[in-house]
Amino acid sequence: MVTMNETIYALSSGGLPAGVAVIRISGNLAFPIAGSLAGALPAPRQAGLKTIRTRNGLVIDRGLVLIFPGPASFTGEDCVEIHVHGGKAVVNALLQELSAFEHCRLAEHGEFSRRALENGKMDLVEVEGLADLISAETEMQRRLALEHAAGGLSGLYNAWADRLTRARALIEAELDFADEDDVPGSVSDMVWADMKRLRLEISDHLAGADLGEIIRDGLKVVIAGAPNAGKSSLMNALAKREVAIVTDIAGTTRDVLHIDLNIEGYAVKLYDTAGLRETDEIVEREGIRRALRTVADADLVLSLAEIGSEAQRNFPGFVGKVLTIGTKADIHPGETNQYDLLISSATGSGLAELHELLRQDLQARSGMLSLALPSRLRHRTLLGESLRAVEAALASEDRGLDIRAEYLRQAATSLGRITGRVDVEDLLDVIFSEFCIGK
Ligand SMILES: Nc1nc2c(c(=O)[nH]1)N(C=O)[C@@H](CNc1ccc(C(=O)N[C@@H](CCC(=O)O)C(=O)O)cc1)CN2
Ligand SMILES: Nc1nc2c(ncn2[C@@H]2O[C@H](COP(=O)(O)OP(=O)(O)OP(=O)(O)O)[C@@H](O)[C@H]2O)c(=O)[nH]1
Repeated sequence: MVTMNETIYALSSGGLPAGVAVIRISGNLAFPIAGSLAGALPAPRQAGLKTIRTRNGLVIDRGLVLIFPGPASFTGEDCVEIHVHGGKAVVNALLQELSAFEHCRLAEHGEFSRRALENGKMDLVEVEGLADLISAETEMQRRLALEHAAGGLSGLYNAWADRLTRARALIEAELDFADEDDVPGSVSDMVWADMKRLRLEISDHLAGADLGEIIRDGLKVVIAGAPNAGKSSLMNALAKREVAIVTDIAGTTRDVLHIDLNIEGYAVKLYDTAGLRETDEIVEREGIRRALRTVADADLVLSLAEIGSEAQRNFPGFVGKVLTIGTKADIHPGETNQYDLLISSATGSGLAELHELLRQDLQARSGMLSLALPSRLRHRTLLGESLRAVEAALASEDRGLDIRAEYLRQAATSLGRITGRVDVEDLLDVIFSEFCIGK
């Protein structure tokens, strides 16, 4: 029996007006609905120029129609694309007309991708990659997302899960033969040698998670230092606009502000924070508390001090790199090697060097050539679980083979949760809510 699902539609292209707008339809009724709107449909996957009409015969527009018979389509269902002129009234008229068909409704966020997932066209990591690809703003975000969307990570995790399954099968076989005399002990040796290699591969891969998260979410660079050190002025100079309020009153900045920079294709999130000092003023104290929390979460701290005063080198809860920067070089001429760098936000001196230091820092972090890197906390957590289970299996030599095999099963299950091979129903709503309508 063919089950009747709802046919969904949405404007898949961006804001209107635009040159062309793409309306996508997916589901059992996609072809009959398209036929009713456009008359005879073109051959599969070939664009046909058609007059699009309402059921009352009113012409909506002339546009290109494409049909993609399932399962060889993006969603795995019958899909139709109608490319019309991207005017608001044109698109509204077409969406209005679509809404009048029975069993046909507007798609929810990410619903096309959700159907692709449910029909086995994509797995969870690929779907996440697709969401990241759509929101990518820098070149490295794009490359990382494409690697994930195209199955780079999934292939790795599936191959690992298959190795774990094979290892378990060999152990099961050994258990079955255990009461016979000539047990091939070498099988077991082979299994554990491979599991040792796997442990190394997973832990090497996990070591790339820091970089993956930095590429996806941006390098968090926090400007910190005493009041009036020139933090907000540096932020504005790098943003090339007046993001933060600058005054000569110490303690001006209270909230944490941030801007996005693109340094050689890497996303950098630059934070301006309240000046650090002892104070009884309640609002300023809260600002300082937020500043310290932001610093603790940083990837890199720019510790600013007006030339002549000491730049703070240690921050509570922060273990990463601190760059010390002497500020207001225009009014403090002369050399000093007390700081890593001298700048003047007023004249712009030293800003190119700062940019270069950030670039070098990013380059030093991105030693790896492959972009098959975990990029979400979800990946990191599940990989950690999998690694610990492999470790437990390797470490329980004195225990029964059945227990060791159970650890390997757990390791494969954790990997399966990453790709969605294993139950992930609870996760789907969270993941798809990130999507735009029409994807
Ligand atoms: N007009 C248009 N452009 C688009 C998309 C789209 O849906 N429509 N895409 C949407 O994301 C992306 C392209 N991705 C696509 C992925 C799979 C299939 C597809 O039909 N897959 C079938 C057949 C594969 C084949 O013949 O090679 C399949 O996987 O079975 C189409 C587009 C980007 N550009
Ligand atoms: N001459 C000179 N003055 C600067 C420079 N950078 C900042 N100043 C001045 O120093 C004062 C404080 O600058 P801000 O950028 O507000 O300093 P801040 O560190 O953000 O200060 P708080 O918000 O109080 O923590 C202002 O009067 C700025 O005009 C610079 O490069 N040269």
